[in-house]
Amino acid sequence: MKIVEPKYEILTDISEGGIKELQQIERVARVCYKSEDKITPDGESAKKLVGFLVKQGHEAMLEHSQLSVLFTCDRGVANELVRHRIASFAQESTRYCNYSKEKFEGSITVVEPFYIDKEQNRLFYRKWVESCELAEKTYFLMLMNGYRPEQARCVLPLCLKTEIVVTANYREWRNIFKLRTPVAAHPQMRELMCPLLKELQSKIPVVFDDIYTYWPKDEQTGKESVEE
Ligand SMILES: NC(=O)C1=CN([C@@H]2O[C@H](COP(=O)(O)OP(=O)(O)OC[C@H]3O[C@@H](n4cnc5c(N)ncnc54)[C@H](OP(=O)(O)O)[C@@H]3O)[C@@H](O)[C@H]2O)C=CC1
Ligand SMILES: Nc1nc(=O)c2c([nH]1)NC[C@@H]1CN(c3ccc(C(=O)N[C@@H](CCC(=O)O)C(=O)O)cc3)CN21
Ligand SMILES: O=c1ccn([C@H]2C[C@H](O)[C@@H](COP(=O)(O)O)O2)c(=O)[nH]1
Repeated sequence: MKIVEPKYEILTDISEGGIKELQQIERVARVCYKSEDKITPDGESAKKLVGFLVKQGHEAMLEHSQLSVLFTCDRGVANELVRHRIASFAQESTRYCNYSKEKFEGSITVVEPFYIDKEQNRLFYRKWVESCELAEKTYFLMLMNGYRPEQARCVLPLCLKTEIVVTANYREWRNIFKLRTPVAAHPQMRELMCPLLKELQSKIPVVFDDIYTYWPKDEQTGKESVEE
């Protein structure tokens, strides 16, 4: 059995300073007011206009964009991600993947819950590992006895690793971040979404700047923090 940490990868190329992405939105938005003459090639006019649109709540213009992110997370987190209806998804399948095959090195992969501290909570960490190992053993036993992967999967845990690509426009990503970064969201959802938000804020100006979170000041995790 393999134990991994969750992670994300931004699949969409983002231009230097995020300027091309903003200019695309600017080009579209300026059609409304026929203000194309105000476009400056350095991207400054785009930053200003997109900043204005976000501030005023005219988010329809942000829909003229696309961003794909590949998440490696557990099945519980993935089940929450797929509730976002304006996004598109592609997900690793427990029906079509047979984890006993060589491609998977004959083992299942689970995502480590960061809140069970390996050192300070050894007992529960060991119990978590043992229960995953039992699930894996039963899964392989079922496969060996003629059950198909789509049937044997019934014993696999929610912490089973999955990969899921989420593609959405910036407006929907803003909605996702607003729902998935606050303290009320699931800690393992925040573990991915807070650093992703932070990275996007550093790569694409203006679009996500007004969304902030206090992570991990709520003591859910000891990792990096994001502030207002
Ligand atoms: N239980 C919990 O604690 C939490 C649950 N969730 C779940 O995650 C899911 C995703 O969140 P959600 O904000 O809905 O995001 P979505 O990404 O699915 O939708 C974004 C927005 O698009 C609009 N929209 C989407 N589909 C429709 C439709 N069929 N008809 C009309 N308008 C639509 C709504 O806008 P508008 O609001 O302007 O109408 C909605 O807020 C929800 O189902 C929610 O229950 C999310 C966070 C926490
Ligand atoms: N309810 C609502 N009201 C709006 O005004 C509005 C929406 N929704 N949805 C999105 C559109 C797009 N909008 C805008 C607003 C300004 C410019 C714009 O080009 N502004 C120029 C100045 C224009 C001029 O030459 O006077 C700028 O450089 O800021 C473009 C699109 C406003 N929009
Ligand atoms: O924070 C949440 C809580 C629930 N959901 C959605 C995801 C599922 O469709 C159901 C139940 O999910 P649980 O994670 O088992 O609570 O409700 C969500 O999207 N976000």
